[in-house]
Amino acid sequence: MPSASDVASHSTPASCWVIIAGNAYDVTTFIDVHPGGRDAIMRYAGKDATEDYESIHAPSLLKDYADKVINLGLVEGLSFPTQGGPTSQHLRPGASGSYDSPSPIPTPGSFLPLNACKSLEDFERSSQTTLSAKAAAYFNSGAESLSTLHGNRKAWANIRFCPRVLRDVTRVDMTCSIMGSDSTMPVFIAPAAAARLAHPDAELGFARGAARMGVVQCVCTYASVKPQDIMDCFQTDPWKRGGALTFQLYVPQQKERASQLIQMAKDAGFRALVVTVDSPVIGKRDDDDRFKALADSKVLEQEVHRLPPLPGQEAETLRGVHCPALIWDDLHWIRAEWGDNPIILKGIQTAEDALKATMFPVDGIYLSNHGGRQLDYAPNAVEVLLEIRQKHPEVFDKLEIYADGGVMRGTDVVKALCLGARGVGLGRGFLYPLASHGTDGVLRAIQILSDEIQTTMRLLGVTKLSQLDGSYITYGDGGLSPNTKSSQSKL
Ligand code: HEM
Ligand SMILES: Cc1cc2nc3c(=O)[nH]c(=O)nc-3n(C[C@H](O)[C@H](O)[C@H](O)COP(=O)(O)O)c2cc1C
Repeated sequence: MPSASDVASHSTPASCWVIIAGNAYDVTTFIDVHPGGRDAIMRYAGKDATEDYESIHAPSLLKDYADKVINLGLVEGLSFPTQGGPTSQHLRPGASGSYDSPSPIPTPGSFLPLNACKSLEDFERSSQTTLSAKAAAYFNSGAESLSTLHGNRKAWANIRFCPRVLRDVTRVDMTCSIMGSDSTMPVFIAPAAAARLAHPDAELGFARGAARMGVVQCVCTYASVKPQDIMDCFQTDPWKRGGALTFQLYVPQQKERASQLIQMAKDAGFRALVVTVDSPVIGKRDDDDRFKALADSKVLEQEVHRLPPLPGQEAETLRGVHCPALIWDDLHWIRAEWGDNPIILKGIQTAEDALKATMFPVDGIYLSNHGGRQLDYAPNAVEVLLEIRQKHPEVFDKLEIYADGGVMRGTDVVKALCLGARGVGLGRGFLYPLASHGTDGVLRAIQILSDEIQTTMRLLGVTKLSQLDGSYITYGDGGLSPNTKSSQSKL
């Protein structure tokens, strides 16, 4: 049985041990292949990494990597925290971190009680007082100059409505099908990693929201709760009234791991596979990287004499988490492994790729620039929807089209539908309510969006989603090209 001082004596890259949940692990051969980067582990070399590890990773992950992360057994005389409990990472209302929020978008405000949160922006401001400094850096950050991050929000504001009056709008129906499952509204919870960083309810808060409000949640590869536990929580929720869970797949560097993930998702009963294709490498997020660098200053002191890799030769390790060799033809084996349930490609960013997707065995595409976190100056979903309408309108009839990025209001959702999207995902729009109020925040956020979408529909003079088309909006000075909204569905 190793002691804490045994662990402390293994604190260099040549021999690195860490403690997680009371067990010592030898991670020496894992440091250089750790998907979250070398420094993330070296920060805890010889120390207890439980709090940071559990805020980001599902506990089962360590077993999956047993060949590289070697369990040396329980550490002598150590009492350890239970996974899932609140930690100092989750600062309570009013106790904001000492590090200023790096992204200019969220303005730190005061903590707002649940009943005072009237919009998703209220949750956003409130959450900046409850997020730890580390979590704020992770959730708020975007790629490089933040141009795409800011552009996402502005894009929706550039669209104006053309409302019709004197129509009977007593009853409004928002029900629809999202990725093959019934949904009470055209909104779903986008995949966002490491939700435990936001709140101890983590992805379970989203699962309860999906089950109780009848919407779809997309669970991500890097969920901080085991996917099977999220599914169990969803299915056994005592207040469940509908909803469905889909699984977001990042194809890992070793493709065989993708097969294991697909099999797990099938066995657990996820209804659709959302394959993220915009991340052959992780985007360069300066605010997040800077925050980590400040936390890593001790690690850097130890390694200051190492020469940086030669330009061009760092490619294998630089930002490498996913399979950079994934190509269109891989969709055939992914389809063969997954079976007949819907496959959606997440991260399509041009009309050209939207058209190409119609030639592969997928059911839908999901227009997304990853919340401005991947390629800086990437187009936003509004621009891509307009480009598809202009260049390849037939795509709307062949594939279901989903969209996300900067959506914070029901009006944004309705605008996306007028442009031809079937449903709209929210990443931060649900992360912030979770961070601010846990499960209750997620429920309230869904309720707010429902109210906003119905109000917008009534004020536009429509009562069914199928009535929304290009005639209800204008974009810029030129107006829109003729309505080409999908008339038939593949799902
Ligand atoms: C062995 C103990 C481990 C420790 C101490 C550890 C620690 C960390 C920390 C602190 C981060 C946050 C990044 C940062 O702040 O710089 C991180 C990120 C990450 N870790 Fe680990 N980790 C461990 C094992 C694993 C394993 C087995 C995997 C398997 C896939 C993994 C996958 C990831 C990924 C994908 C991220 C990036 C998450 C994101 O940015 O979305 N880690 N890790
Ligand atoms: C903190 C955070 C983590 C994310 N993690 C993932 C992920 O693991 N997989 C993925 O496909 N997309 C991920 N995304 C992107 C979201 O699925 C979605 O595309 C994006 O958040 C939409 O933009 P919005 O945050 O402005 O709504 C993440 C986004 C955020 C903000």
